[in-house]
Amino acid sequence: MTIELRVLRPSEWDEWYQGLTLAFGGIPQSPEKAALIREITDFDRSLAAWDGAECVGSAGSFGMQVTVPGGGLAPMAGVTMVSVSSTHRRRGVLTSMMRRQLDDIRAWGEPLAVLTASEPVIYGRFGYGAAASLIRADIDTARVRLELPEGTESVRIRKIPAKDALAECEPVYARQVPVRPGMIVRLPGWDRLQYLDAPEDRQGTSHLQTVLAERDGRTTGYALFRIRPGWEDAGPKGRVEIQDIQADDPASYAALCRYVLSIDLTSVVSMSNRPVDDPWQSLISDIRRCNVRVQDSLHVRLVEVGAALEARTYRTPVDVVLEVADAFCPWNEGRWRLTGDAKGASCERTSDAADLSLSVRELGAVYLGGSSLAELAAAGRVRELRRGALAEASVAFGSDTAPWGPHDI
Ligand SMILES: CC(=O)SCCNC(=O)CCNC(=O)[C@H](O)C(C)(C)COP(=O)(O)OP(=O)(O)OC[C@H]1O[C@@H](n2cnc3c(N)ncnc32)[C@H](O)[C@@H]1OP(=O)(O)O
Repeated sequence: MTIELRVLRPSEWDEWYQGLTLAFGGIPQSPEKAALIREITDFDRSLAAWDGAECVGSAGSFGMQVTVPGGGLAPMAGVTMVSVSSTHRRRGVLTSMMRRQLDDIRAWGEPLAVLTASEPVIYGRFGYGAAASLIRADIDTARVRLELPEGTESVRIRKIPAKDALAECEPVYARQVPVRPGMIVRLPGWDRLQYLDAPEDRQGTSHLQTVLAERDGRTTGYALFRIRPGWEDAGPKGRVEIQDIQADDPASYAALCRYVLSIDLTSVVSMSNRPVDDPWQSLISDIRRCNVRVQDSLHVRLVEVGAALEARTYRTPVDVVLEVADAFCPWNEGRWRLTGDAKGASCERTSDAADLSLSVRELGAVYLGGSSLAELAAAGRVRELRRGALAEASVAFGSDTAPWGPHDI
């Protein structure tokens, strides 16, 4: 079998996209969603694998910017649209696409690659580390109370029509981007994707609904959700399925939570993707009634170790020599001296003795401050070679705010 890998041509998009959707189960895609995905596809950064005239693999990426610890933005490749035909699986097609893609990303000068994985087991072998978690929850609204912060009463909640949602909500989202590591600046088109409300995304629920939080006539937050109606003999049992909640301040956030927890004919608020430190958990009277589950969210790959470690800041001063292993991208291998603090950092090659030894995957896992070096050392994945270096670096790499990606890349 000879597989040819090449950059996607516009005339090949239909077949390429059909293969991609089939690999994810083949749910029919609405014309409006397919048209938008086509519009945002970055053809120069999209790869197609061909077995003769048949497209058997896809992998795309987008040139994006991500918030890193310290609040700055770093260039990243947002990796997505990865699939291999079920007739060609486990023959190395994905590996060849990952090889080509990481070489390209390096050539484009992007120090990081970031993705959300269909299965977390897939990408570790290519040097990606699980860098952020998300929580899912089902809040039993009859069994919990909210402890509301001062100022909640001065927030007004207002429903708005779908056509106004993007214009009202995106400025709130943009203000939240610098607040949390992992938040991604939405490219044109990616914003429209959030409000598209395609039929295949509803699956038995209502249309996407939007409410705004307002204070003194200004928009200070929003909630996007769908209602899944449900009935039992004992009465209504609908669910409020949250797509996103963002707010500028605690009172606006609490007012939005109060609203979604009190919609008539519903008894559960279901959250499928929230940060692990999402504040509703501190407002609620009984966390056991919320069935909170944790799952991996963003996976990060340092494409250029030096540039990536210089692109973020460090919570406390740090001066460590890292011995990095990277079998898939050997240009990263060797010793790097990282010096930095809350203002900035430098990371250069060195021949000095190493303080910590780890693979690029562990560096990816701690990059956004979601996992700690100490936690990975306890699992035997980081080795301390100079006494004290682990504690010093572990604290420095941390983040006060948990990293999180608000939606799939
Ligand atoms: C960022 C995103 O887009 S995530 C979406 C990923 N896509 C999907 O999940 C769609 C459905 N799945 C697929 O299309 C394919 O199974 C893929 C893309 C996950 C894997 O493609 P393949 O061409 O089969 O992978 P390839 O043959 O290169 O495998 C490389 C290695 O990864 C392993 N591997 C690949 N996929 C999986 C998996 N799902 N579970 C466990 N191991 C896997 C292989 O066993 C192989 O291991 P080895 O090197 O030790 O032999």
